[in-house]
Amino acid sequence: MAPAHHQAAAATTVTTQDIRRAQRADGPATVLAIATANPETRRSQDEYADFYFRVTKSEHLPQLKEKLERIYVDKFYINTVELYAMYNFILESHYKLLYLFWDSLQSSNFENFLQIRKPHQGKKSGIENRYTYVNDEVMKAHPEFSDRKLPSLDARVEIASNAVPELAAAAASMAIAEWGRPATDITHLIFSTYSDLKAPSSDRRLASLLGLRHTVCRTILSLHGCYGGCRALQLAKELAENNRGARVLVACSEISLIAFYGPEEGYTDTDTLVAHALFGDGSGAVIVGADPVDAVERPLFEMAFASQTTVPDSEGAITVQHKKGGMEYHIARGLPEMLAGNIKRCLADAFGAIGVAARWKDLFWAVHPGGRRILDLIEEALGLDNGAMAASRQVLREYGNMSGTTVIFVLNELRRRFAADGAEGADWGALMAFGPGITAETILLRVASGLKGN
Ligand SMILES: CC(C)(COP(=O)(O)OP(=O)(O)OC[C@H]1O[C@@H](n2cnc3c(N)ncnc32)[C@H](O)[C@@H]1OP(=O)(O)O)[C@@H](O)C(=O)NCCC(=O)NCCSC(=O)/C=C/c1ccc(O)cc1
Repeated sequence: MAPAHHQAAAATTVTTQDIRRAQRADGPATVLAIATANPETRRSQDEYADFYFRVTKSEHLPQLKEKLERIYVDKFYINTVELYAMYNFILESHYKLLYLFWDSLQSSNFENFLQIRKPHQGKKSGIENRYTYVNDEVMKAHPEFSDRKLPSLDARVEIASNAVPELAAAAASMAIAEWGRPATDITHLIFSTYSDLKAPSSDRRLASLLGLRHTVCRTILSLHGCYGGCRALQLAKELAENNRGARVLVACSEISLIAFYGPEEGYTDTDTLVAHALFGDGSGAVIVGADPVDAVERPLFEMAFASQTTVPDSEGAITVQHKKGGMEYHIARGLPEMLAGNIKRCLADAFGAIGVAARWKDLFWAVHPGGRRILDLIEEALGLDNGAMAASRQVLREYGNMSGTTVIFVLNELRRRFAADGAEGADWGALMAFGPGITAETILLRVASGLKGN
């Protein structure tokens, strides 16, 4: 062992500034892989109200069922389109109509004939399908989930403690496979969920399921709701840029089981119906690291800057609370207007901080599709073309609002679109998500070389 005075001399030759400089990455944090997963049960919005009122034994509340359908069905649209189609159909070929009618009766195909009368549900919410952990089997095993006056939190938490990390593992293992390096090269794990309430939490379980190294630094984020995915990505950026060689796995996993229950009789504030009209289940995983290794890692998006804005006077606009019968939501009616009214300020906070003046029309957009009206109003407030939020709308249509996980689906959809057209179009973009607070998060992204090469 070296004498004490030699140790002291060695220590003075290296300053903490030197250590700090050596710790820092050279380049910006970069998205290196993205993957998503969903539970098996896929439910079309057309059948959701029937399913929901049946499994929660609420069929004696037809006025609430009608209200749920009103939230996501544009009846005026349905009627005019159908009437117009019928009118044309009859005009063009009333003989054909008669023949079809006769043929339908003969071949017991009458139901097909009636299809033209079926409502095109989902138009108003922008949602056509959702994936849900909750199905007939789950509700049969736990009839208490129907009625939030009954104590059911214990059972919900127990189920979620397995289902949430398992769903995350499905996405994360695909992200690791795409990344092309061993799972043991992951140095940090950030897990965001509102669905799991147990400790040790989903991050610990996910690390075991994936075989991550025992020194992986784990962080769990909870109750960030719809901005959880963006918060996790922002933290991943900090970790990747401040720890040379770090490779951060971001995992988000949500199953809305924690907040699945029937509507309350005489219940007037409709929060339950709005939540059940919009929310779906899914998981997403992203690997973030700086200074990609040539020929091994494929950089997809560079993360240039990240910011958070708290919207003034908005504390009560989105709230959640865990009760004995499950998690309760409140989503204020004016939320889309509130977000649209503050969107320019959030973007100015982000772009102003790096001294860049951006024209909104020149950017690509990865906005959390909290609901169709949110996307409509933001597009309008920023003067964007109708197609600017196409990736967000596509995810909303296919999966619904999966809370914090949804922006990862949107990022993946954007990546697909860029890969398909050789990354033509905007080079810079904004990823944005909103949640309780109201908290609005923004990450400025730039298309990276791995997408341009396609
Ligand atoms: C698809 C909607 C719901 C309806 O479309 P619309 O074009 O506005 O249609 P209408 O104006 O005809 O409204 C249809 C019905 O819905 C009702 N409605 C319309 N928003 C409402 C309303 N927030 N309340 C309660 N009734 C309403 C509205 O009053 C009306 O009822 P009625 O008059 O009886 O026909 C549309 O308003 C919309 O997209 N709204 C935005 C949805 C929204 O706020 N999304 C949630 C974002 S926040 C989030 O995602 C995070 C949640 C979270 C997750 C997990 C956490 O841990 C924490 C947080």
